[in-house]
Amino acid sequence: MQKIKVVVAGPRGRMGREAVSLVHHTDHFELVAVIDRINDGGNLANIDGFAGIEAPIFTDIERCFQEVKPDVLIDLTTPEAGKKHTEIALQYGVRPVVGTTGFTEEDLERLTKLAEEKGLGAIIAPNFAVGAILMMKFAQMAAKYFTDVEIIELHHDQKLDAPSGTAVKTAQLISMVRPTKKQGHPNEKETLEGARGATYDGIPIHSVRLPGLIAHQEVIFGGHGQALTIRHDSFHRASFMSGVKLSVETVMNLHTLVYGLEHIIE
Ligand SMILES: NC(=O)c1ccc[n+]([C@@H]2O[C@H](COP(=O)([O-])OP(=O)(O)OC[C@H]3O[C@@H](n4cnc5c(N)ncnc54)[C@H](O)[C@@H]3O)[C@@H](O)[C@H]2O)c1
Ligand SMILES: O=C(O)C1=N[C@H](C(=O)O)CCC1
Repeated sequence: MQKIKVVVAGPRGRMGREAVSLVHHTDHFELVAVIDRINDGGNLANIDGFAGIEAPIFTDIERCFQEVKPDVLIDLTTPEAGKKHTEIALQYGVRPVVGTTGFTEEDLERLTKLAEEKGLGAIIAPNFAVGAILMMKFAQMAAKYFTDVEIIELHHDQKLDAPSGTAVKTAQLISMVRPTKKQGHPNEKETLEGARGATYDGIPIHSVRLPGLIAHQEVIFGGHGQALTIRHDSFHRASFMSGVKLSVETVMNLHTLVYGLEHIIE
């Protein structure tokens, strides 16, 4: 079987380190290069924590794609870099698998159009953890029966974007099955701005940022005399890696952009 040639962008980050290890330890994947902000021309094997993992380092993504011609880019960087990398990957015929969050609906529309023009697969997934995908699916099921819902997402305090991509995705899935409604008392007033959170299609989203956390979310539904809470916790970033592996394998056979792992996990 031919190996899938993979480039990882953001290899020294918390997620990037896990992804490099995943690619290195998967027989049918080959780590052909990494994109970093520093160490251009160096080799990953010489960086702390990567002993024995050989891969050239590029700071210029276009030069990387021209020289190593990878099949797939795994992007785990920042919202700004992730959007740029995804677009460049598609321009160069490289299939992006993007875990980076902070993409807007306009970004997704533009990138979907580009993927379709190029006839290339792309996967952008705000959460690669199978438990988080199930949480979102269960929340969508529950929303048919409970129309009042609030989302509390909790992440580590180094996270750049709020609300989390997962919270927005959850709200999108819920709003597909419930009519738009204004929740809470019609005359409610915030005496401290932001007390009721952000809203997506009338669904309040509350973002907690604390050291010690990784990635957690509660979707709370309220009904007459009852409440239903659906909660998922990622206690380690290894929780995301089976989803990354599945995405790299799947993106090779796609010809459009898929947003969310719920579309590829049966
Ligand atoms: N989809 C998921 O399941 C999932 C899970 C966890 C995190 N995330 C997302 O993944 C992203 C990374 O998270 P993290 O916790 O690893 O962050 P991090 O800050 O630990 O790592 C980001 C890395 O990207 C690098 N980087 C920034 N700009 C770059 C550029 N232009 N070129 C190359 N590298 C660049 C930084 O140097 C850093 O090493 C975030 O957007 C986060 O929200 C997604
Ligand atoms: O660590 C992060 O940052 C995470 N972000 C994702 C999001 O924004 O939904 C979820 C997983 C962890």
